[in-house]
This record gives sequence, structure tokens and C-alpha cells, in this order.
Amino acid sequence: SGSTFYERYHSLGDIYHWINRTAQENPDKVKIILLGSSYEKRPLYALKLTFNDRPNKKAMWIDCGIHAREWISPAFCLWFVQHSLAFYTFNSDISSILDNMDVYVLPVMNPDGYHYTWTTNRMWRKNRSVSNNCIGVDLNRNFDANWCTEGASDQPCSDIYCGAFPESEPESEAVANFLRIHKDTVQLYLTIHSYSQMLLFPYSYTFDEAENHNDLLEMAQEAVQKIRRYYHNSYKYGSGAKTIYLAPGGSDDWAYNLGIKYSFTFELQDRGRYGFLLPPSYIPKACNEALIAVKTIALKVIEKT
Ligand SMILES: NCCCCC[C@@H](C[SeH])C(=O)O
Ligand SMILES: [Zn+2]
Ligand SMILES: [Zn+2]
Repeated sequence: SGSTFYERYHSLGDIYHWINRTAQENPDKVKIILLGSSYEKRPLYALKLTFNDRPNKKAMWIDCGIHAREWISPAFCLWFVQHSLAFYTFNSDISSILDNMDVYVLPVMNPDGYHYTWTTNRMWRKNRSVSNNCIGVDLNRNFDANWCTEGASDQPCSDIYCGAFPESEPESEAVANFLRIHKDTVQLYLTIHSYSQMLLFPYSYTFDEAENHNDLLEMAQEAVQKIRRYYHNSYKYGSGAKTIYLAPGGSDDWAYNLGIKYSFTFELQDRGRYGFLLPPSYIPKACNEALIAVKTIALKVIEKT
């Protein structure tokens, strides 16, 4: 039997069509926001999910596809939007989240790189900006958070090239600009990556603990316990520096320092058997695991604020 739309990976063009179709089919709940454009002048579209007109509601942010080869990431953003629209009335978790928070979803933060993995090099990670003799900046090293210290490279040919300066790239600048403007309403920042099955929180640019470390640790622990209980899969969790590696200039650390005190990086399936080439048949389980974790964290944020 043919798998459904949400159990397949989609080209950039298909995702742009999905964005337009989803907004058209749900005009009262879904708005398209143009955040800016990529280096190659592709639009950076985010969807804003608003399920009621309650005044001065808070919001959460999910970005996907910052790293081009991590195809399960955009697949999750599409999965999340579809699940929210389809299950809002039936699922109490989803409805209590969406009753309390608007959700900004950026399905493909790095469209040039994503397109490049479909046409030319499946293993591409960075964006496609041209520096002197190499292409691409690692957008997750380009934010203004201890920028270009240990865990990033100042070499343009490196896969962790930090860029010429913080927010040198149109993609990271567009996201940073949006979050700066909305920092008082966005309470939860989530950025979706693959692979290695981890739930990470600040800091990754230092081994120092974040001021609400215990809160973040408890929330990650609870989310990981839910994944284990419902999907029998194990995820690691903890601060980025200790749990994965030192990584400065990251969007999560930057959002945290901006004042978004609940900030998490997800590393989705798997642990290396397929890695970035996770087969489409794994999309439902990988996305359901991420979904229950996102719900758990979002509900805790609502509880605490
Ligand atoms: N903000 C850094 C979080 C930890 C590293 C995350 C991974 C995802 Se592929 C990376 O950017 O190397
Ligand atoms: Zn990544
Ligand atoms: Zn990764």
C-alpha cells in the first residue's frame, strides 16, 4: 500500500507547494510568514499556527532543515503541522498546547542546501553561500553565541565553518531578526536535527551550566522517559557541550541568551545504522518519538509560566 504524503521525504518544490496548500486549506489557523530569503534568493517561509484568538498568547518556535542532509528534520516539521491540524480536537495534549501557545514552524531553514542534497550531493550540510575558495557556512555555528570559538572552524572549506562574522548568512540573520522581534512572546525554542537520538539544551559553547539547568534537565529527562515508555527507544539527554561536543554559534544557545529560557536541540533517529540516510519507512516512528517529546516539553513550559 502506498505510504501517505507524511511518510515520504519531499523535494523543496513539494514542500513549498505543501506550505501554500496547508495555508489555503486552513485559512483561519495557518498563516504564511516570509522571514527573508536564502543566499540563492529562495523564500524562507514559516507557518504560524493559531488555534484561537485569545489575546497576547505566548508562542513556541520549531525550525527544521538547518542542516541540508538531515532529511528527517523537515519531515518532522510537516508531521507536526499535520498532526496539530488533524488531532487538535481529539488530542488533549495538542489542544491544551495550541489553546495556550501559537506555534511558528520553519520547515526548511536552509532551502539552498536542502535542494542541493536532492540534486547534487546528498551528504551536504551547510548553506550554499560562496566565500573565497569554498562554498557553505554551517548555519548552526553562525549565530552570535561565543561565535567561532572551539568547536567551530574559521576555514571556509570546513563543514563547521562559522562564516565571516555572526549572522553573516541571510538564513541565520532572518531567523535571528524574527526571534529578536518576538522574544517577549516566544517562550520555547526548538531546533530539529539528526542523527544520534539526543535531546540537548544550553550550553554547547561552554561546559558551564545554564542558569535554569535543573529545569531543562528535568524536562529533557521526562521527554526521554516518554519516548522509552511509548516507543521503546532510547535517547540521550543533557547539555550540548557535555552530551555531544563543544559547538559554539548555535541557534539554541543564542536563543537562550536572547531570553528564551526553554531552548532545545533535537537529534532524531537513528544512532548511525542509516544515519542521515534514514529510510522513509522509519519516518513515522522517528516523528512520533519527536512529537511526544515536543508535547511533553511544551506542556511543561505552559505549566511553569
Ligand atoms: N547548538 C549546538 C547543539 C549541539 C550540536 C548539534 C549538532 C546538530 Se547536527 C551540530 O550542530 O553539530
Ligand atoms: Zn544538524
Ligand atoms: Zn546532528
